[in-house]
Amino acid sequence: ILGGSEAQPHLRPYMASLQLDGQHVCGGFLIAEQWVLSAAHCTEETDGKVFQVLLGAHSLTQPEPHKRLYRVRAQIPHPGSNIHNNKDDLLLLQLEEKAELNAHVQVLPFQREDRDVAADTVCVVAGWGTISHSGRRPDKLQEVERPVISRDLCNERTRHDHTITHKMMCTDSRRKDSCKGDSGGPLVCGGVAEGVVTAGSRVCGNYKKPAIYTRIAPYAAWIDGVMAAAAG
Ligand SMILES: CC(C)CC(=O)Nc1cccc(-c2cccc(CN)c2)c1
Repeated sequence: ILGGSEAQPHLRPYMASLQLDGQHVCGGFLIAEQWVLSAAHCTEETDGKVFQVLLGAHSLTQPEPHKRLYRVRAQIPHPGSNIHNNKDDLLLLQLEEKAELNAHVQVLPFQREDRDVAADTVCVVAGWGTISHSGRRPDKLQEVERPVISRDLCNERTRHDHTITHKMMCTDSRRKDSCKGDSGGPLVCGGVAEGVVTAGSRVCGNYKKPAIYTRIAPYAAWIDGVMAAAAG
């Protein structure tokens, strides 16, 4: 997160850190007791390894009550996701067991009504992604408020040049922005997850490259289907 600030500890108890060998790779969030939603492109550099999911954390390194690392039983990328574009950039992770819910570990509801969030709506994005252009990584969860911008503005030739589909949304990225390692985290508007951070042009803090999020509502049926099928 560029230009943000340290989050209030455990006020975002749905936040997950997707880790490999104890290293934070991407964000995610708890959508059900045994399920975390994140971004498919986070598996790009994992060489087939399976993530572990850290829940209940504020600091990535310090011992904290209710902080716990969960094994992942299954990682399910959306079938339409691919490395060439940001389409269908969602990843569902089934935890080995149900997460123990408490003050520090809670589910975040996601938007199920497929209607665009109005431009200028101020939403919040949080994560343990880089906090400087030099790539400095934070120990504690960061957050930043960002206004939604219209798809038409985001699709202008000098911005994302008509690549933003109706299943994506954008926020202004002037100075304050999501960045590397924030992928997979939720864009929260009015207490509901409306989008999932995607890397987009892999540029941060440049107003000519607004932040891109995968809208969740268009994928509600896919999410429900995967969870129902795995429940058996
Ligand atoms: C395997 C993955 C971690 C590779 C990856 O995602 N790289 C990467 C590099 C630079 C910026 C970003 C990035 C992420 C989220 C939002 C934004 C821009 N708002 C950029 C992402």
